Amino acid sequence: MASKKVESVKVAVRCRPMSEKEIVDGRACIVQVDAKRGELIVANPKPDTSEPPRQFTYDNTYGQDSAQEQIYCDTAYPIVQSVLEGYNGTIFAYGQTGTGKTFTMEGKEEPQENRGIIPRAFEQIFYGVDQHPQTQFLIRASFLEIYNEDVHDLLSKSSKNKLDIKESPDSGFYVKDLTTCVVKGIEDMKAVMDLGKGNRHVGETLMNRDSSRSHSIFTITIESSESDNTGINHYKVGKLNLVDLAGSERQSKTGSTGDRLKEATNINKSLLTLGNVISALVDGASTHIPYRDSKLTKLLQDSLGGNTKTVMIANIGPADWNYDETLSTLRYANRAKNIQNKPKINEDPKDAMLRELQDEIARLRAQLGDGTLTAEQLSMGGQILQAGDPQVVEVEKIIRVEDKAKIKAIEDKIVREKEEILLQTEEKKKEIEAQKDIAESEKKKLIEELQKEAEEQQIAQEKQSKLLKKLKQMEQKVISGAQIMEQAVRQEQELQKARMELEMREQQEQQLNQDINDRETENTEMLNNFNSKHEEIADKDKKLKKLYSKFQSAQDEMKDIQAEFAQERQDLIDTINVLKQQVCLKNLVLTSFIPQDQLSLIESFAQWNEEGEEWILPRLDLAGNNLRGPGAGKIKKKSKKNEKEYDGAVSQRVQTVVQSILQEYSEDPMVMPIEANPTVYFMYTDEGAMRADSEQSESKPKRLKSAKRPASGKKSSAPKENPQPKPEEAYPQARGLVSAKRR
Ligand SMILES: Nc1ncnc2c1ncn2[C@@H]1O[C@H](COP(=O)(O)OP(=O)(O)OP(=O)(O)O)[C@@H](O)[C@H]1O
Repeated sequence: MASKKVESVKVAVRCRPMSEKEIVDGRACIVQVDAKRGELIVANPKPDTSEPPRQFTYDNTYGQDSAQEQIYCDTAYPIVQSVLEGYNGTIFAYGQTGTGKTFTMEGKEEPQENRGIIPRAFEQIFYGVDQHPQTQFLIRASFLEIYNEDVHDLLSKSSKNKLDIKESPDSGFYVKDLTTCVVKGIEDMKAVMDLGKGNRHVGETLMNRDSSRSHSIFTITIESSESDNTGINHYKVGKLNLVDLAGSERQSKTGSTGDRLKEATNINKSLLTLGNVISALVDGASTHIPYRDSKLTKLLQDSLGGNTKTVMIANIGPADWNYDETLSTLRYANRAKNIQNKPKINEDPKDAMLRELQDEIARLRAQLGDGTLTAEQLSMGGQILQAGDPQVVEVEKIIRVEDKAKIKAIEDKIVREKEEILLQTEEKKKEIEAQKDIAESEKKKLIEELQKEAEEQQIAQEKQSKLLKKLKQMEQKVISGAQIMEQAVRQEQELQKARMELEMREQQEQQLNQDINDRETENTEMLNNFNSKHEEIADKDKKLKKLYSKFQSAQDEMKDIQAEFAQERQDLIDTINVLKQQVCLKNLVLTSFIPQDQLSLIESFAQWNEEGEEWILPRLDLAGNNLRGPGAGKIKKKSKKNEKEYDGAVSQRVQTVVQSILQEYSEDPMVMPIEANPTVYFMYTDEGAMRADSEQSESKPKRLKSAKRPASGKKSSAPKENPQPKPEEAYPQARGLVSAKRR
């Protein structure tokens, strides 16, 4: 039975050690961790403050000398185990840049004990697979990055491309066209991880990105099937999200423009939305949870308030200079503790890929049988099996194939049969040729028929070989425990150690619980033993003091939250101001270079795309200079002769394309009426706006007197007055821009 118990998001806080620089700079350590009690105390480093230290309690807390193994056993181990059982699980690291999120999630390869959650999860998964030799598994991995509110596929060669997030009624939000790799062992998983990290690095260098400003999500999907007593297969699908979030510190927008501003605003947007989602979830009164406000929260919807087992690891630094950010992270983590999820096992999902694969394998096996197909099957075999090929991206690798000997026998048989067909054909040919009582024309006809028959048989043989190849590929994707024995043996010892550690901790926990119970009993006894008013008063006084200190810390908390809101408000005002400046600049460019009537036309055609959160112009590829082909804007650099030739070619191409498009789309109301100005040509050169109309098209375009150099974004460089448009020009609103009528 699938569990539907409500369970809270588990929150662990980890404080990294002082960095070398912090030690050299003589920074004070302001964080104290009591791992046994899951407590953490932060002192205010401001010299003139009377504020008492802040105390927080979480499911787990880890100090500066905490071990990666310990953190894995406490936080990730139970989640990964659940994913193997068919639950969804999410582990995410949150915190300021440089506090150890990546160290916690990935760790270091050497020394071994510094390996983080991700490599340890790989080991646990394949160890888990090995423990179930009767179960078949299909394990897939995907890796994506959210940067600047754009989703990039880190396993794709074109990781620069942005992917769309779509919504399906069954599985919620998902990334369309995301690469998914089938993995069969730890080495495959590592290869996938390294490929993604490499692509992330390339993106960083090529596109001037900073990985601490992007969120990465590594997802492992584990499908398993087990047959019951009656031979019916039952499927389960567990999904593990391993999330390394962008640095949570406030992004400064001061002085940012263009891409950098967009980046700063979007990073805040994702994390702000994550915070808003958390707040809305824990605030009983909220009916709307703003998942749709950012890509990150769309993809993590199930992990926050959904059917997933979730662990948040908040990372902080110990030094005094991080005080504000540390408090902010701790408050964030405190709120997350109250999120309630309802994890459930995903049983027999409709879209289980493993089922499709197994069906396909069974079908291929039935087709191949013991290697012989009927003549009818042979003649149509290929076509039968083309349909329903599951969409799995394959990882190239060499792996063990089940039924190796059987498949080899079939392969040999196919080769043998091929040779026999050739031999028989030759023999029959000779027989026909030797027959003296048949006319030459008849002999020729018979030989032709014989050859045709032989060719058909060969085609059928080839189809059979293809079937065999396909069967091999299908079987390679499905793994069962026994196949990865070697790797498992290597890791068994280590996992054994981890399990022992876990058992030890469980014992410790039991001991602690026992202690608590004992103390509670003691307390009750003590209470019962109150025999004087004096003691009662003293006790009440103690309780009052306790309550008062709670009241004070609640007040402090309130002050902090108010200060945080004020800061966020100021941030938003800053963003609005910078965006306003950007809008003014864009308006200046638009009114200076796009004629008003064209601008209105474009605006009337523009449509807001909810999914992509951007304006789009339908069929933009059919409009304006796009029709003129590549290089249209580079005319200035060509010689007069080349220009003429180029113009002729372009004009001819434009006419052909325009005509064909007009014909094709004449009935379509969404197509921009490009025929209105098919020869309009806009130019802007290094020297400023250029006139290049029909009268001047033979000569080098000249800069308009009134045209200014382009505005660089600084207020001082914007043109101060409108140049006078020429009366004959169709674009009276455009400044510094004229149409060029070219034929
Ligand atoms: N618990 C730890 N023990 C030892 N070293 C640590 C620990 N945590 C972090 N470090 C070290 O601190 C540095 C910063 O850590 P890391 O890169 O993991 O931070 P981050 O939060 O992921 O930063 P970013 O947001 O920039 O990705 C690294 O050199 C890392 O090795």
